[in-house]
Amino acid sequence: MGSEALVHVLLVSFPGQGHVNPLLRLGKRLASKGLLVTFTTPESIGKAMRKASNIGEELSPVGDGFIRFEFFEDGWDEDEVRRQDLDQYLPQLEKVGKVLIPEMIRRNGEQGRPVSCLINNPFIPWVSDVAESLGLPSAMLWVQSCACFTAYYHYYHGLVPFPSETAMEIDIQLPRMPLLKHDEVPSFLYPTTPYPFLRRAIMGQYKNLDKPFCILMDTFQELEHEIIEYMSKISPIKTVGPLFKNPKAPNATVKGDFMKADDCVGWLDSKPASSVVYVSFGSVVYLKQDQWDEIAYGLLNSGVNFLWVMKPPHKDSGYELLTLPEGFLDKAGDKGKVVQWSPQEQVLAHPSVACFVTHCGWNSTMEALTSGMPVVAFPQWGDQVTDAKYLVDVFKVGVRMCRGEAENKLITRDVVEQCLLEATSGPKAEEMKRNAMKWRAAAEASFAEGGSSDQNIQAFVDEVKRRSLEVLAASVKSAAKGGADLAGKVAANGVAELKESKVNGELQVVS
Ligand SMILES: O=c1cc(-c2ccc(O)cc2)oc2cc(O[C@@H]3O[C@H](CO)[C@@H](O)[C@H](O)[C@H]3O)cc(O)c12
Ligand SMILES: O=c1ccn([C@@H]2O[C@H](COP(=O)(O)OP(=O)(O)O)[C@@H](O)[C@H]2O)c(=O)[nH]1
Repeated sequence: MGSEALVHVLLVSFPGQGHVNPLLRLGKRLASKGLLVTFTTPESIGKAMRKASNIGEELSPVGDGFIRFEFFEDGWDEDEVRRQDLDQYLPQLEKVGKVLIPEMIRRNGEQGRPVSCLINNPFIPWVSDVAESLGLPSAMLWVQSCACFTAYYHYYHGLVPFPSETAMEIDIQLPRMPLLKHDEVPSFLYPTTPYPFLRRAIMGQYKNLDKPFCILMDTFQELEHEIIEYMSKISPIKTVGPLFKNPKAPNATVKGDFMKADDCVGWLDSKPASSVVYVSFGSVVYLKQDQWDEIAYGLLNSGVNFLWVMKPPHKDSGYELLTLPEGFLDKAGDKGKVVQWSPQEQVLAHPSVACFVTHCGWNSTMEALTSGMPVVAFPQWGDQVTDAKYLVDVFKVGVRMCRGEAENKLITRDVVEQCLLEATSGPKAEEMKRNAMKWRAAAEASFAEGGSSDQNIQAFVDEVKRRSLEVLAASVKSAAKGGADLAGKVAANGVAELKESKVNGELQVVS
């Protein structure tokens, strides 16, 4: 079957690594079930993705379908520093995207690929407005836990008291969730957050929450059973995680890394089983120099093997380049390896790795659970502090090393060493590993054919296909009426496409 006859969905991503990864993984899942998927994000990131990853101009086959990329200009010069300031960048993306995404949709229609559905991730909620204005269905991929989704929901609607200027240190009880201490709710909700623009971005998504017909989530039934059941009654959520495995197309090479991963698998191969601690704080968290030094000495003093990701800061971020203590690499010798960016999925799946010191971003959390990997939780802000609570107290796969950036506490080398030892040897380490392996099995069952997430993806694909017929039927009607609006133009091209498909006998549509 050619790609022309497939139902086409357009994925629009916020240009952050922790957002591109899950949306692209979703794209591969949808493609593997027979859809044509176009992935788009601003060209500033497109450029980095093309350079670092296996992305070309052409269509890539994935399972029964295809994935392709188109990027859009955000209207700013290549070296514009304001991209690092989301307070300015998010409105700019909205202004430009509201013009360029409809143009992209129209162009695709003209080229015989009418778009049937738009899918976005958080921070760019205006994508659902674009869909609505063109008469297209839309969905949103939530890229954090269902617990965090619930916390933001209750905050947005004022359903329970949250920490406030006058009562900062209150505990928060949300339905079907463990009691959260004040510093365990997503930290963007603290009145004192240094990132109020991220709170505004997320609240913007909640303001638009009635527009997507479906909210997809990178989590799975068995992991967050009760809260998923509760929120399903309120919002049209469908769990489709863990997205990072694709059973139908395990060898699909399309990846969305912004930086080329350094080679470290050969080094891991040379180490004994369960002997290496993997340390990474994701793509945006940047620690202070004194904290970095304490971690360095903690690693050395504990005597463990370690693989440590030390990514360079963005040149316009305002962060000073971190350095390692003098003589650190010599002292570590062959016990340690420091890289700028790792192939994290492969690292977490490697038998030499014993545990993962993580900032608890949701992608890292899902990847660890799905790989059966115990963690040492080092959350900083946002959903990370809530994820850390779940990893340690609910999923029981982690040791807590800190409570978050808001505590403003230096974690000393002794504490680092003690946590590393606790997570790598002794009864606690064994128990965490057993629990992690249970989550791995549950995750695998959920994405295997017929599992909860697989069923939800299939139901979503079926629904998109069903709605695509409605979109075409509606557009045939409005084209017949001579409607010259944008949706009409898209539709008119859809009709041409439709006839072709009919000839092929691959799509049957009533007009
Ligand atoms: O590209 C990003 C840029 C920024 C940012 C930009 C400028 C600032 O002064 C502060 C933050 O925040 C981000 C936060 C993000 O949240 C990350 O998003 C994941 C999925 O929501 C979570 O699970 C992680 O915990 C969380 O770090 C992701 C980004 O790409 C970005
Ligand atoms: O050295 C690294 C560090 C991170 N990642 C990937 O980058 C994403 C980070 O997302 P997460 O939600 O964990 O954190 P964020 O970067 O958004 O804070 C995850 O998919 C990781 O697998 C990676 O491939 N190599």
